[in-house]
Amino acid sequence: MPSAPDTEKTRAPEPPGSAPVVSVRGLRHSYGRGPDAVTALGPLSLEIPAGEFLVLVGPSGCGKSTLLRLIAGFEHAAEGAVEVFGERPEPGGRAGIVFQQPRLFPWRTVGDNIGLALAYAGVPRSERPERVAGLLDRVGLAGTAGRRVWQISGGQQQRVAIARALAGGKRLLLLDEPFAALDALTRERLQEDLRTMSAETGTTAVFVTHSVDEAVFLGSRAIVLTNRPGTVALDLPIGLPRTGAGPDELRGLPAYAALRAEIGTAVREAAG
Ligand SMILES: Nc1ncnc2c1ncn2[C@@H]1O[C@H](COP(=O)(O)OP(=O)(O)OP(=O)(O)O)[C@@H](O)[C@H]1O
Repeated sequence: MPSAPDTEKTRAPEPPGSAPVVSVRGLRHSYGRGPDAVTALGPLSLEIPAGEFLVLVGPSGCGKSTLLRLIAGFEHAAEGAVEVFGERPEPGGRAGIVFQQPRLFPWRTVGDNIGLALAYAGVPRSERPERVAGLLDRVGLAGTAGRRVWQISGGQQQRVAIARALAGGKRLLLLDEPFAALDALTRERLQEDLRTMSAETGTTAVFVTHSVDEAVFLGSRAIVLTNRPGTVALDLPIGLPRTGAGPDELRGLPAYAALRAEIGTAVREAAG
């Protein structure tokens, strides 16, 4: 995702040692009540410092999306606490969210879709075109603001969804299997661009995936959750270079293969 004169891009990363962006303490979450209650998650505690790209991996139904929804403020846990930037999270708050489907307004233009998020974030109308252009440039879609959503590909739509999630200077991105519905080549390109963009801007991210390779490629840290109710089975720093190495070079590193093996084993064990 190429560079742009975008105020949201050029901001400095949070200084190391500052308060965690996300703090989860003693969390438990259930759906339903009484004999039909399903305990989805917990007990679970973790902290996500500024600039971390945390990838959540684990067997189907272990509670990955539930954890993301709790961090987004879509759900509130009965037990324990979640804080985002030191506050109880609320929908539409300080996190930008990207789902598996882009969920754009198809009849509107690309620029309007992002402009709506900027309006919601309180950006004055006069500033929006420039901000839209900057955000689109950041996700590799410069010059597409006037196109209708139905005129662009699924991969491009997901890029717009990422730009929209970043609109308004959001410093935390929550992504729930955002590339799962894309073809392999598009998925690889978006992975590479998201990796570069997050490293350049210091954006903190929580990314849910089923793919061990995606976890190693994208993450600065991976957490594997156990089978439901999800608890932390493995919490592993990835430690691969975040900048300066191309995708082939990264995937060729012995450490890359070792991380894939370690996380893959943990996921298989967690699945039971
Ligand atoms: N709204 C709901 N009502 C009742 N049970 C739910 C609800 N949402 C999720 N669950 C249950 O909670 C558990 C965790 O679900 P969640 O979607 O968080 O898992 P996941 O790890 O994201 O799964 P997947 O990888 O398959 O997307 C599952 O057993 C699921 O069936």
